[in-house]
Amino acid sequence: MSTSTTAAPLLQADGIAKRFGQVVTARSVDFHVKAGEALGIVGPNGAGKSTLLNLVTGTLPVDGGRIRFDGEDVTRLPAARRTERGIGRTFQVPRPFEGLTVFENVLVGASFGAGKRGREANEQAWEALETSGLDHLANTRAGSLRLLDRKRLELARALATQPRLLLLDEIAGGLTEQELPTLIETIATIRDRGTGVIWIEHIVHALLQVVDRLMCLAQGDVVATGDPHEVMASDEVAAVYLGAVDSQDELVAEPTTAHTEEAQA
Ligand SMILES: Nc1ncnc2c1ncn2[C@@H]1O[C@H](COP(=O)(O)OP(=O)(O)OP(=O)(O)O)[C@@H](O)[C@H]1O
Repeated sequence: MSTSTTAAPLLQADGIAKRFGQVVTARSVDFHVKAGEALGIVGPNGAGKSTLLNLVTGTLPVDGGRIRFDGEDVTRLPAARRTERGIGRTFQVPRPFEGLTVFENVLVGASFGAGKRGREANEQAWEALETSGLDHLANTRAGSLRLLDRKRLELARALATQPRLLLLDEIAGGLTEQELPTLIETIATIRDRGTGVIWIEHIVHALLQVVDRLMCLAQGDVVATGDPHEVMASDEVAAVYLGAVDSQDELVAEPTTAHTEEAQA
């Protein structure tokens, strides 16, 4: 658990708005994260979760609202400048440089993300590899890694930029139940060292083992936010997920109905 949750927010996002044509991915979203705190984000597919991360990193511009990082207004700051300030991220689909070794991949993060050179970049890359539990595979070609190690590499590449805020986009996706505990432990360690973490994840039980607060998004609106277990138990969140299940059921139900009518005819 975080030890510094009474501190001022590291990241403060107010009234964040974003739309793609008719699709509203953020209506007026407020959230914050403190140093040493982990915020989880859940919500059905298409809720706007990844887009929200892209707005925080600066990969996409906001349509409205304000983002402050460590007291500075970064709303209009280019993505590279935000990385330099200490906002790092992993991507939903890891895309390492397949032909480079694991170490070389992480060195790229230390060099271009954190702006380190020479020995300092090397040390930073090693530290990121050790934290991610990937140091034993430093000389392996990234293209030959299994999924868990690709995820670890994704994490190490982000850590090599020395983030004070780490954004994780479905880092546990696709992993087996046996593979989850070490990854969960690693994320908790990073948080406990004082890094702010925002973690988007569909594997809710993994999320609940780490996050201090949870926010549920649906169609660009915050449905609930607060204590993780209370949020997951709330009627509002149940309705959102039930809605998603209902619409899937409808899709499944159509052919069944048609089949029954056919049989009766
Ligand atoms: N660059 C873009 N251009 C147009 N529409 C986009 C773009 N990025 C996202 N969208 C749309 O915005 C909506 C929200 O997408 P987003 O990826 O943020 O959702 P999500 O909550 O992360 O979903 P998932 O859990 O499936 O990853 C979707 O309808 C998506 O198609």
